[in-house]
Amino acid sequence: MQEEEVLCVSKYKYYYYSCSSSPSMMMMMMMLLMVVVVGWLMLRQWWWSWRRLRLPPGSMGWPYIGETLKLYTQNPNSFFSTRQKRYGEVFKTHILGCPCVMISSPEAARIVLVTQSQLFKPTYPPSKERIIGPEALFFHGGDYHSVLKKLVRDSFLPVALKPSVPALESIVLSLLSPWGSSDSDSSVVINALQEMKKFAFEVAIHSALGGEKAAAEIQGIKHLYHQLEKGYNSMPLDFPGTAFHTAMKARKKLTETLKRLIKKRRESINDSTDEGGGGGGALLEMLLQRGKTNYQNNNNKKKYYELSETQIVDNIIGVIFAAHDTTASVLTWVLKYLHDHPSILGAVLREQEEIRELRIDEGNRGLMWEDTKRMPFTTRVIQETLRSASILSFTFREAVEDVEFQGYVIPKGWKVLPLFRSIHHSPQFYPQPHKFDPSRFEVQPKANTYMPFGNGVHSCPGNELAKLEMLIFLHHFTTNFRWEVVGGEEDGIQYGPFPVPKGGFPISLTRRSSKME
Ligand code: HEM
Repeated sequence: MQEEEVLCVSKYKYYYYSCSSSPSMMMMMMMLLMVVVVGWLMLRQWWWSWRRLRLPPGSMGWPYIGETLKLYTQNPNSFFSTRQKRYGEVFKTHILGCPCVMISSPEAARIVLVTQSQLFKPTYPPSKERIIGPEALFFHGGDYHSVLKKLVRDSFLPVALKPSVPALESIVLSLLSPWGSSDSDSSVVINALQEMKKFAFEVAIHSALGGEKAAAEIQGIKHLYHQLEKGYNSMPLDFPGTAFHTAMKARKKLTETLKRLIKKRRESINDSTDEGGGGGGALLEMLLQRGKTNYQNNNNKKKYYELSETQIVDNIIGVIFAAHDTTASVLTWVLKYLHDHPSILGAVLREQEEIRELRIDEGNRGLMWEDTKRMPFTTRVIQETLRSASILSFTFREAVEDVEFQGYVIPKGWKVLPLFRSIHHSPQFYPQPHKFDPSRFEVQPKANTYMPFGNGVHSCPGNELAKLEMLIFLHHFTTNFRWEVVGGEEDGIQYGPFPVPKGGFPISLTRRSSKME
């Protein structure tokens, strides 16, 4: 063995010396490499043409930048629709340094996300994985993903969310209280997006960690999380002074704090004095108590999982991350659409006033789960907002092998982007797609044409929580406030990181002094 090692070392030395001493040898090796690569590409091309396959039509734009600038500077609707008109429902492009295939038909999206999902894995830039935590469920497939997905989904099912209505309502009320008392007619200016971010973040923290049980640690966790978040969209340069470096340092401290919290909770569970729940929906409780699971995998083999502390931490951070900017952006759009459509706002207000009167008649009680089921019109406003704003225009997958796809080939390693926005804005499925019309949801949308929460194995496990928190917020907000845009009626979109109304929708609020005013 030792002899072999010596031999290897001397062999490398030989190559090293001979290469460095002979540039022509270097050239020859590089040419050989090029011949092999070109040969392999030609062979692959020949194999595809023999099978009558070709790459989808489309333009790859400029070298390296591709069409990235066009995508992020144009209205996303026109970027997708011009290409779709020119090339059809499956077309190639090049964005963020990667060759991509974009797909805009419901059937093709279903193939990628549902029926052939094993051929298309989720894919994220490595820096984002480092910030959120590589064990978070977004980045995985297979058994590990299924176990985690079930735990996360179970903690956000209606039955788990029901007891959390009072806690969510009290988060709403404490957000609204600085915006004016009922006997004051002065107005206050807020930036809707920023306030909705605060609200959705409080809900996310509560749902992930439970309310009172994490009280001692929560301020520290919030502070560290905000530092971490600032690095998410920064350049991934990890040296002192950069936003990314500060975020990674905050992440390390956040991990330590969460691990301490996990230890404490484990001890209280072992003492059996704690039955879990935390006021409903606390994900951490679920991961600790049911993170040790025996389960049957697809091959009907029994497997046993016990989640490690790191796996729990990464998933807590991951869920907080997934839960708040998404919901905050959608809520900001709801406020914008209601402002722009007074008759729709009137109908929402009538529905919410009826519930408020009921609450007052029943001893001025708080909102209950059952009340949120008496809000069909407001629910349709949220559904239409999710369609119209389509804050996740698309998602990313990566072909794990060369995939034959509707007569084309998608080469291994290429990104595949199902275009939710194009499907939601197709006149074929949604007549007059640019019109904000909640009544279209009086009937169920056609299968696979409505995917604001994705589809298939990686679809959103938090959709019920998102809808519940929006309904609770809208009940108190619409019955208490009127709002006007500050600085004129400017339309436009900005990205933060999701598309939101320009400037984050600054509004001036005045208390409603009487009902239906
Ligand atoms: C209106 C707000 C929301 C929208 C529009 C939304 C949308 C989505 C979409 C489209 C996906 C699928 C992404 C893909 O297929 O690549 C997704 C995944 C996910 N969402 Fe949401 N989401 C929202 C709120 C939430 C909330 C409140 C939570 C947490 C409670 C949450 C947790 C997650 C998680 C953990 C995943 C990853 C699931 C997996 O990979 O299996 N989301 N979301």
